[in-house]
Amino acid sequence: MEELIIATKNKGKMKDFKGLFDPLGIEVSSLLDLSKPVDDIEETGTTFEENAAIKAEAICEKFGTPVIADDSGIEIDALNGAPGVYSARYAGEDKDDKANLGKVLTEMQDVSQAERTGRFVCVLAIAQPGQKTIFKRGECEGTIGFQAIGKNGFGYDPIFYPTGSAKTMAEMTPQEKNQISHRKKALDKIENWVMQL
Ligand SMILES: O=c1[nH]c(=O)c2ncn([C@@H]3O[C@H](COP(=O)(O)OP(=O)(O)OP(=O)(O)O)[C@@H](O)[C@H]3O)c2[nH]1
Ligand SMILES: [Mg+2]
Repeated sequence: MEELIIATKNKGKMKDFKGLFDPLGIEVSSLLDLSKPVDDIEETGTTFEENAAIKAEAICEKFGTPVIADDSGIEIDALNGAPGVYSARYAGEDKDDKANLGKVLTEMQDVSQAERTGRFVCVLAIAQPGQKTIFKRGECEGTIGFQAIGKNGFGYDPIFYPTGSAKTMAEMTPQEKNQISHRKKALDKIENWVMQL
């Protein structure tokens, strides 16, 4: 397999995936790279697995090829696991990364350092014509900062300190993020499958 469709329209995720698949010699296309425009897929699930399946299966059916979808988000313990599956739309349907992160910082302003734990979660769904969808999960534990720091990455990266790191994920280089991220951990679990394509 030289080219694989990732059922996403998120440019930040896609940048991560390009860096992760490059060493495997696999070229990946997002839904924004395809010649035919693809309608937005409604994410009606309440779990990462359900939403990842909805995206992967819809695109697999449309194109008749194997497809990977990523459903991901940040779970914050002091917010009882929110934003979770609603991470992209936490501050509203227009999916504004800055507004989402601002909402979290406001909700967390009185939470002490010790209570600021959380994790990034990534569930990858692999859909193949005529086969059962496969799921793999990767998690990256860390703490939530008091302010946004760093220009790299996307989403909540500027407020997330992976455990053991003095830098936020947005201060890391793309290569550094891709060594430890939730996306990398999930992808490691499907590498054998991907190489067989
Ligand atoms: O700082 C971050 N670094 C990451 O590495 C990361 N991974 C996920 N997220 C957050 O979780 C949402 C996913 O929601 P999501 O899986 O529905 O994707 P999405 O709607 O953005 O795009 P699509 O793939 O569905 O087209 C994203 O928008 C982000 O807010 C991240 N934030
Ligand atoms: Mg989405």
